[in-house]
Amino acid sequence: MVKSAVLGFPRIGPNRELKKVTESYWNGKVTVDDLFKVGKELRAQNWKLQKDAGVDIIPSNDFSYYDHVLDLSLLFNVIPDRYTKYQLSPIDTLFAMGRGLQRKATETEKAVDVTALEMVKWFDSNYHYVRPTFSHSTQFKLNGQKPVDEFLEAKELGIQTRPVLVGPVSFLYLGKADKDSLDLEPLSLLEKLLPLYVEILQKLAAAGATEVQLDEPTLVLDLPKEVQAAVKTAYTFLGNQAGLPKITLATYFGTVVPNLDALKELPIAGFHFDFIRAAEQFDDVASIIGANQTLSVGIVDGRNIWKNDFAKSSEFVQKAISKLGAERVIVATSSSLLHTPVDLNNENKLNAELKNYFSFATQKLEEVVVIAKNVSGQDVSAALEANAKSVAAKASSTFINDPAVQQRVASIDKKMSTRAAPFGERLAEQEKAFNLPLFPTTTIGSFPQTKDIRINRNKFTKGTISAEEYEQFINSEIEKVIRFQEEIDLDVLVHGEPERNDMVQYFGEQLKGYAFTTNGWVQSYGSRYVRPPIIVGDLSRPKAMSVKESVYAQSLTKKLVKGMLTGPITCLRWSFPRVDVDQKTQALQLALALRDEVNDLEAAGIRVIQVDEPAIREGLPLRAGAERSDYQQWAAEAFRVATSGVANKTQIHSHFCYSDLDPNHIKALDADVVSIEFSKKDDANYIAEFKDYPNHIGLGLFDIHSPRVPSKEEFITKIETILKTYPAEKFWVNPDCGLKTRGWEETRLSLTNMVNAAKYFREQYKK
Ligand code: MET
Ligand SMILES: [Zn+2]
Repeated sequence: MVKSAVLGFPRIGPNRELKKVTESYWNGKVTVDDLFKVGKELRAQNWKLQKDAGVDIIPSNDFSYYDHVLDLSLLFNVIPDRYTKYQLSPIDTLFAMGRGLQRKATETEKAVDVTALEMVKWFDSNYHYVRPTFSHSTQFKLNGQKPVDEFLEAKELGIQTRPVLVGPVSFLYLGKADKDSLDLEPLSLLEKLLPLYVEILQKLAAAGATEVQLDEPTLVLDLPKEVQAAVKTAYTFLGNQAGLPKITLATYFGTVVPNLDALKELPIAGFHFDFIRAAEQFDDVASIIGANQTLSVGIVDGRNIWKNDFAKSSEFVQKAISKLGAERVIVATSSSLLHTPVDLNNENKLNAELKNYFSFATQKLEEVVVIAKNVSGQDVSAALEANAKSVAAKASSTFINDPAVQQRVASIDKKMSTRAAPFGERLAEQEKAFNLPLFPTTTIGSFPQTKDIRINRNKFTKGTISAEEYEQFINSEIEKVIRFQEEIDLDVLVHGEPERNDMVQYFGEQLKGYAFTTNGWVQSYGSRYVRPPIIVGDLSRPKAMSVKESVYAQSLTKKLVKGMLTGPITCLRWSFPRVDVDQKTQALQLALALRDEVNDLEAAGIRVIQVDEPAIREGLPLRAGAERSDYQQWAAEAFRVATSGVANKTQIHSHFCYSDLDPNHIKALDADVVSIEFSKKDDANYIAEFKDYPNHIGLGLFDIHSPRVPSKEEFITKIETILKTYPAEKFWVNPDCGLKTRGWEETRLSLTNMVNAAKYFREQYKK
């Protein structure tokens, strides 16, 4: 009998129970016992769900109150002194490391003021983990025994689980040295760390665990030799310890083939590989499976929401069975299901036809079970038949296919993706038309999204105010933002985006080819969840999406108002994409829809148009090579298709944040002006990388994530530093990103200081 396995299940609860209780705990509204009670209920619920679905190998320790990588830092006592010194409880230490803590002194407690550890994207997903942060003073030791406790909790419910932990090499390699120990190489700590893995695995064995899953997703990256060697060292060491649970080493999100040598002849029980993302690795990885080792076949997509094709998947698993025999093959999710929404049955508004094509985490449990049964020769004909019908219906669905869009994509040519003249000529025309001062000031688009805005949006969605009333409200907000910007004397104004709930969803809702969930939440970090829209079919724009607001804003002022759109790559990356066509095609479809919008804005008199691409960096394939260079090529092409339909004198801006950006990558977009998140980087090498960037550029001068107000002098110092490398003629003055999460008061103060700093430099540079 072939077994089924799940690598991890969403921890947030079907109705975001975890978010609600953690935030209440942070606000002091519930006690720590209330918090733990909900956590315990969620874990029990998830295990039972999996057990009832018939899953054979059910994970434990996939639960976390914040982030499972952070849990491991706590477990191994990788806690910088700045957190331990307050002697907080373990859970409060966890939260302080995850999100920082600022607390005034009370009669019983000391004041606390500590910032969060660095948080970064988990590979190419939109999940963020908290970076393990090591220093010379790190004292490895076991701090509690969370994996054991949770294993026992499940056992008490009569459910045998397979505990999952991030493996030692990934834990170190994904971490970093703390500020006080910059010369420390985290990987050099492997020898000290391994005994702790042994200790916790021994405890698990003593508690009754027979197997564990150790996640080593770093194996899908381009790894230096020493990291490959560390994998060999670590698993040879762990595998040779007597009395530990059987170890399955799990990798996901790509191919391990370039690192395969590190996996050969390891004394462990088996491997898990992701065949959704890298089916082509099958022959290579199968060849290193030892005579007694198991192969867990990741064939149910942990990263997307499309229903599995049982016939195709079964065929794939059969290949493994004929090579290794049924008893050594496991049918599994490709990765943890953490990246998918919890339950499709919570969607009441979704179109029934579309619903029939989707599968969320709960549905994916049935999928691994059915495939496992099918390849074991059990009768699952009813499930197979229903599945085959749904697969066939999708292939010919009118929701999916739009021949007109397909033709239009096929007709994209070089001319469509190239501006009429090179940057120099465009700039001359723009300068003549705009007459902007040196050091022009602008913002990135959004202004504070006040409670009032959210209340009115909700009223409109619920139908308690009419479309006219809502439009009037939005217009009054736009007017407020325009007057404000005039008053503080910014040069290029924006309308403030009050009408937008989210920069992708707002456009997605107006495009044909998109579907939306009401409850399809996915954890992004801590208690922040997102609800990615789903690209279901060929994408097109039935009518203008943003023209009305921009035109209204421009009608209120003589200054330039910048139109504001979300770019094709960002729309794609922050959605669940289709899997029946490639991402390039979807990006180009979005690009064409946006091209129409850009052209309409221009025709309506908008002379500066910004197309935001904050997600362009995260789309970069994890490994160097053809796929990565292809991506760079088509991502840039999509942007240019969207923005090249305008006249030379129309100025195209773009904006990037959240990323370590390579200037060479954005050169190919050929935007006239780009703004880049910079306030947290602030290092001379990074500025130097932009030295030869040909077009104009604004390095974000203040952090919009913080309410802190930088003084005029601080802005001046910052600008001076950049001017050492970067010429004044190319210099734009702007914040890091949009101001939607800020309050009005700090926005007014910060922007006023920023504008005054720009004016100071204008005086300095007067001829
Ligand atoms: C994450 S990038 C955000 C850009 C958008 N125009 C804004 O100002 O909010
Ligand atoms: Zn941004």
